[in-house]
Amino acid sequence: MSAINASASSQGQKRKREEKDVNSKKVQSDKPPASIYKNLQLAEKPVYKNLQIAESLKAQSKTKKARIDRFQKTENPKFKNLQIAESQKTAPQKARDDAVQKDESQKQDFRNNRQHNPLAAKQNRLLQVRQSLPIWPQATNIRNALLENHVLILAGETGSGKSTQVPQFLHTSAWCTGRVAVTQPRRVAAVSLARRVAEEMGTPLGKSPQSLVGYNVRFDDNVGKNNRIKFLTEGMLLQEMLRDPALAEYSCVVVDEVHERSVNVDLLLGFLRGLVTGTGEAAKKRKGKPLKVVVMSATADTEKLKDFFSEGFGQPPTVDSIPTVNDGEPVLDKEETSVEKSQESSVLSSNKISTCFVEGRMYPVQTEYLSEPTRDFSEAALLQIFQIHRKEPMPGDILVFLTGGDVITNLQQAIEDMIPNVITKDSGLPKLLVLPLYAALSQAQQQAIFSPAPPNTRKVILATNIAETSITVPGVRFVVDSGKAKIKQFRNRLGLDSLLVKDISKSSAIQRQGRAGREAAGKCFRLYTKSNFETLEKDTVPEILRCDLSSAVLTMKARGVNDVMDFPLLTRPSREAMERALLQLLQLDALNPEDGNISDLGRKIARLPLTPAHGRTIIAAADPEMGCLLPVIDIVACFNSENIFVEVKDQDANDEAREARNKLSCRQGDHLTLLSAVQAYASERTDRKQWAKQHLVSHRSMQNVMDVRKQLRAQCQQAKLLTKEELANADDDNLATVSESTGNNILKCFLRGFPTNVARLVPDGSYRTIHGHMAVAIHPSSVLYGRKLEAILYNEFVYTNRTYARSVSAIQMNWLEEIYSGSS
Ligand SMILES: Nc1ncnc2c1ncn2[C@@H]1O[C@H](COP(=O)(O)OP(=O)(O)OP(=O)(O)O)[C@@H](O)[C@H]1O
Repeated sequence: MSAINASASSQGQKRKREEKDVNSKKVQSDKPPASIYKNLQLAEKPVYKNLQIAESLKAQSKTKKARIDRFQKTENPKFKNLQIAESQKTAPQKARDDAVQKDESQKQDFRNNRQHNPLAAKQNRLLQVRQSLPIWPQATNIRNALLENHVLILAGETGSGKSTQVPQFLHTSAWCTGRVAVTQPRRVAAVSLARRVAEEMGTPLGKSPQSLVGYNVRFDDNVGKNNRIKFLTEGMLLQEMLRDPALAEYSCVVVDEVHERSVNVDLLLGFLRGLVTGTGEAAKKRKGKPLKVVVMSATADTEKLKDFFSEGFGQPPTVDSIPTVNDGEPVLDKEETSVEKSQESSVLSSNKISTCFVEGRMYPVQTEYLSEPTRDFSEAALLQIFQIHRKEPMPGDILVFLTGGDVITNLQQAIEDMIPNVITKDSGLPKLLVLPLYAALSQAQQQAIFSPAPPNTRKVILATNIAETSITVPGVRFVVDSGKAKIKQFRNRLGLDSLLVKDISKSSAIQRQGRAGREAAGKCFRLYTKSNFETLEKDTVPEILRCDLSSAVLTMKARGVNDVMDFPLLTRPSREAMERALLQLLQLDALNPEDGNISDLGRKIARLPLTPAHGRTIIAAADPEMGCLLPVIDIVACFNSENIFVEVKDQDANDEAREARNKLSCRQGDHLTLLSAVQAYASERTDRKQWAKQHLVSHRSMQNVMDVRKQLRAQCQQAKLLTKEELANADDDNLATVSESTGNNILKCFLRGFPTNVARLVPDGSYRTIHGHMAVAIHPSSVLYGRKLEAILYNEFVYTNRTYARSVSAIQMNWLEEIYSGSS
């Protein structure tokens, strides 16, 4: 109830704001269309405002001249009278008439432009939505906060407008001569926000010269040279720091959804603290050009963040808070320039940190709980979806939060099986369209959720927590929250990360609820009881405390941090965990054993968008002695996508599956089986979809694998691991057979990347890991299931009723000696 009341009061505030905004809307809508500013990026920022004015005047005088020319051509008698009248006017009268005419022609220009330029028309429509967002009246405060300070910590309710508006408020500030980077924890959010902000700014998205907004996510770089705002994942910004540790192309970095506390966000905050406080070598490379940092979230621990940055400035916290209520409009660019210019020097000398809280969300969300706990959240979700479909009006799409790809696929099947029984002709119910959303899907598949449903159809999106933050899925009014998520957890004894299904935190539950109520009032159905909710942890444990740190340590080392124990981190992992990561990197030859600094090989690994283990595998395969880079890329692409083999439960289909699978399977194990499937699919020229169906392979996953493969090949070429000629000769028709020796080399390369992922057969007929001596069985999905082999190499562990090794291949123990004797 209290959430609803809070929202209702914010509705009142919203109405007041709307009334207040009427005038500003007029001002804004009469501005020249965005197309006029297309060369904006070429000009220096302070010139921007003059440029706008100059451009609009130029446009007006051109129109006026064209009109007079037209009159002259048609010898319109009115024109002659006009000429006479013009010459007889007094100077002030003439100036007034000129002004009226200018205004008229400007309005006409704008109307014409709007008709011919759908981007400008949409921009104009969206302006009204923007002006009604709770954050809109805070624009001036937010801008001013960063005039004086280096850091702004901004908290605001979900849907208040942080992600879409803050970058737009900032990029026109006088200090903002470079770009604004906005980081997101996930690709799907980075891409969809970039698209939305481009629409709001009335420009195309990405590489077009007119585009002001782009994005850069793993395996997809869509950034144009004139972009002012760039959305990117935290991982991609860290990658950019390899090339440019000073982040010289940016004037501002907005770190969004900081509460998620991924390892990458923690590392990023550490590096950004160094840059804003001017400590370290990288900061000097900015040559005095200021960098502003905005840290945003709906649910972050702002006190902790403040202390973290204050400590970086080497002084006790000096915090200026921005009041939550503000009666100012966003300052116009022209006015702002002069204010900013006069204060620029104090900006550079000030070390203060500002905080801002934006109150109010767009629409209320009513939350409902189960009266009793459920044992099976998938079953409960199924019932809830159909209940919403029967009872709740259209339009109203449903977003369901589940744990992973497997659960989503099963629930999708269950819904589709139930549809013919529930949605009959007599029922009069609309159709249902089920769409999955999880990390391993390709970008195109992920973005499909944003397309509107066909007429008389309700969309049901089955998602993991990748839809939890930042995104607005148009049409969604109902959220169903299972209360569970797969969470990465490091297993000490195994020395490996694994994904475990766990309860979410309160903070996650609030984020999930926040996906409803973005375009209209919404409802959130929590598939747990109210008292369950009360027992949830406040926040999710930061990833840095629960995962393998080898990637993180390599990230630091590659960016010049030699003493990783001393690196500023919001939460410090245990010394033991750091040491374990250092040891692992030493085993991969990523560090020099003499001084622990990064080695040349380590630098190469760090440039690849992969884990150190997969990176090391790729480097080993590029060694001419091994000569198997292309096939290794294919297998790594599979490990970086969802399972390519369709899981079939039905017994008959299992036989069929086995038969089809047998055609592809290799006796050495799953790595080479994946390879043969990828290569057979790639060499299929007639109908890949049909081929996939016949072989019980997922066409969707394979498309994704092809995508990742292409990107990895390009990246290897960039890293000079692969020549242009080798790539040109990589004809899929010639790849179909892999000799035994090439097969062995491929497995040796994986062994180089995963030297501890090995188990050997012991006398009692079971397998024991060489690291930790743990009992492990080959997973039933493996082509080696039930086989007794000297030793096995595996890609990962899964836990069900026992510990299984998944993606397994047969190896010889003497290969390990070969590897440790220093080859490849
Ligand atoms: N793709 C979109 N389609 C329709 N409306 C959108 C879209 N993106 C944003 N909006 C509108 O803009 C509002 C603000 O979105 P924004 O992502 O900026 O909020 P936020 O404060 O960052 O939210 P969160 O903390 O949940 O990420 C949304 O509530 C919605 O009304």
